[in-house]
Amino acid sequence: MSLLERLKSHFLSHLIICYVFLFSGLIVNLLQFCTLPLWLVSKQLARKVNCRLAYCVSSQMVAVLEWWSGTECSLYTDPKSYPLYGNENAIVVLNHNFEIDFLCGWTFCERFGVLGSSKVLAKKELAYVPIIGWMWYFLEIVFCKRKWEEDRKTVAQSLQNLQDYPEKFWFLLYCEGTRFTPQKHEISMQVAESKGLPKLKYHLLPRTKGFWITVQNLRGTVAAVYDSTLNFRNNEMPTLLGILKGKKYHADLYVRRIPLELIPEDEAECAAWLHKLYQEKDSFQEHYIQTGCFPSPIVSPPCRPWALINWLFWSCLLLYPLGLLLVQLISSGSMLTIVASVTLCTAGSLAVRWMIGQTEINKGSSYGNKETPRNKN
Ligand SMILES: CCCCC/C=C\C/C=C\CCCCCCCC(=O)SCCNC(=O)CCNC(=O)[C@H](O)C(C)(C)COP(=O)(O)OP(=O)(O)OC[C@H]1O[C@@H](n2cnc3c(N)ncnc32)[C@H](O)[C@@H]1OP(=O)(O)O
Ligand SMILES: CCCCCCCCCCCCCCCCCC(=O)OC[C@@H](O)COP(=O)(O)O
Repeated sequence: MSLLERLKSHFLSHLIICYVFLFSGLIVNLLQFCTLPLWLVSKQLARKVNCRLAYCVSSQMVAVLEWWSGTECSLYTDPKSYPLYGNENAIVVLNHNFEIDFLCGWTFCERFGVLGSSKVLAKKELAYVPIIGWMWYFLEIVFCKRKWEEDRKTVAQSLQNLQDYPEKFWFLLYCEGTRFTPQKHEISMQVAESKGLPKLKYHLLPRTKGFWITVQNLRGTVAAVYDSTLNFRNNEMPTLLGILKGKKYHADLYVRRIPLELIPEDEAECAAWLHKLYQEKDSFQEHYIQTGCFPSPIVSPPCRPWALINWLFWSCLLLYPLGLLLVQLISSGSMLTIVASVTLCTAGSLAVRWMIGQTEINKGSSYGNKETPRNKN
C-alpha cells in the first residue's frame, strides 16, 4: 500500500475532511441566513449570492469525488447537443439505482458550470438534513411529500417561482420516486402489469405526475429534457463512505437531449411518453450490461479546478484555528476541557455519519414498498 493510499484510508484524514465540511457548511448556512434582508431589496441579487454560497458546499463533495477518490466520469452523448449543455435550462431525468448518483450528477453540473444553481424535486425529509437541506431552502429547491393531494399545489407553486430565475439551472427529477431495491422493483412491476405496461428490468415504474407538473410549469423556462442514464464500470455499487475512503470508481453517463416541444401537453399522453422513455432507458442499460458502453460517442467535459481551489481555501481557513486550539488544549492540561472537546468531536462525527446515512439505500424510506392507491385526480 502506497503512502497516498494509506493517507486516504486513514481515519484521521476522514475526520479532517468531515470537520472542514461541517464547519464551512455551517458558516455558509449562517451567511445564507444573513442574506434574508437582501431578498426584500433585490431578489435576483439574493439568488445569485445564494448560488455562489451553495457552490462552496456542494463543490466540496464534488472535490472529494474527483480529486480525493479520483473517480472518473465519462459522458456519452450526441456531439451536436454538447455545446448546449450548461447554456440552457433543462430538466434532467435520471435513474435512481446508486447511493452516489446525485453526486455524479453534481460532478456533471460542476463541469458545465451550473452546480451552484441546480435544483431537484426532493423528498421533504431532506429539507431537515443540516447544511445541505438548510442550504437548499435558500436555493429554492422544490420539496414534495410524495402525497399527490398535497404536492400538486405546493410543487406547482415552487416551480412557478423558478420562471424568472437569474442563473442557468438544471432541474433533476428522479421519476422512479425512490431508490431501486429488489422488493420495490417487484411491487412496481406488479403495478406495471396491472396497468398493461411492459415490465422494466433495471428501473422502477416511473411516477408520472411529478414529471407532467414539472414540464407544464417550466414550459417557456427550460429548453429541453436531458434523458440521463447512469451506470458504473465493473458492476460496482459505489458508496459515499467508499468515496471518503478514497476508493476510485468509473461512472458512465448517457445523455440524450430532447427538446421540450416534443413532450405532449395532455397529462395522459405525457404519462405514456414517460413510460416509453423508461422502456428505452431500460434497453440502454441492457446494452451497457452486454457491451460495457452506451450507444453514443464519448465526449469528455474537462474537469475544472474550482472545486479543488474552494476545498483548499476552506481547509486552510479552518485547519489553522483547529491546530491552535489543539495546542492550547494539550498545553492547558485541564481534564474538563479535554473531555468537553472529545465529546464535541464525537458528536460532530456522529452527526456526519448520520448525514452519510441519508445516502444509504438500506436506510432508505419504505415508499414504494407497497402499492399506493390510484389517484382520483
Ligand atoms: C446528469 C446531470 C444531473 C444533474 C443534476 C442536477 C441537479 C442536482 C441537484 C441536486 C441533487 C440533489 C439530489 C437529491 C436527491 C433527492 C431526490 C429525492 O428526494 S427522490 C424523491 C422525491 N422525488 C420524487 O418522488 C419524484 C417522482 N415522483 C412523482 O413524480 C410523484 O408522482 C409525486 C409528485 C411525488 C407524487 O407522488 P404520490 O406517491 O403521491 O403519487 P403518484 O401519482 O406517484 O402515485 C400514485 C400512482 O402511482 C401508481 N403506483 C402505485 N404504486 C406504485 C409503485 N410501487 N410504483 C409505481 N407506481 C405506483 C398508482 O397506480 C398511481 O398511478 P396513476 O398515476 O396512474 O393513478
Ligand atoms: C466533503 C465530503 C464530506 C463528506 C461528509 C459529509 C457527508 C454529508 C452528506 C450529506 C448528503 C445529503 C444529501 C442527501 C442526498 C441524498 C439523495 C438521495 O439519494 O435521497 C434519496 C431519495 O432520492 C429517495 O429516498 P428513498 O425513498 O430511496 O429513501
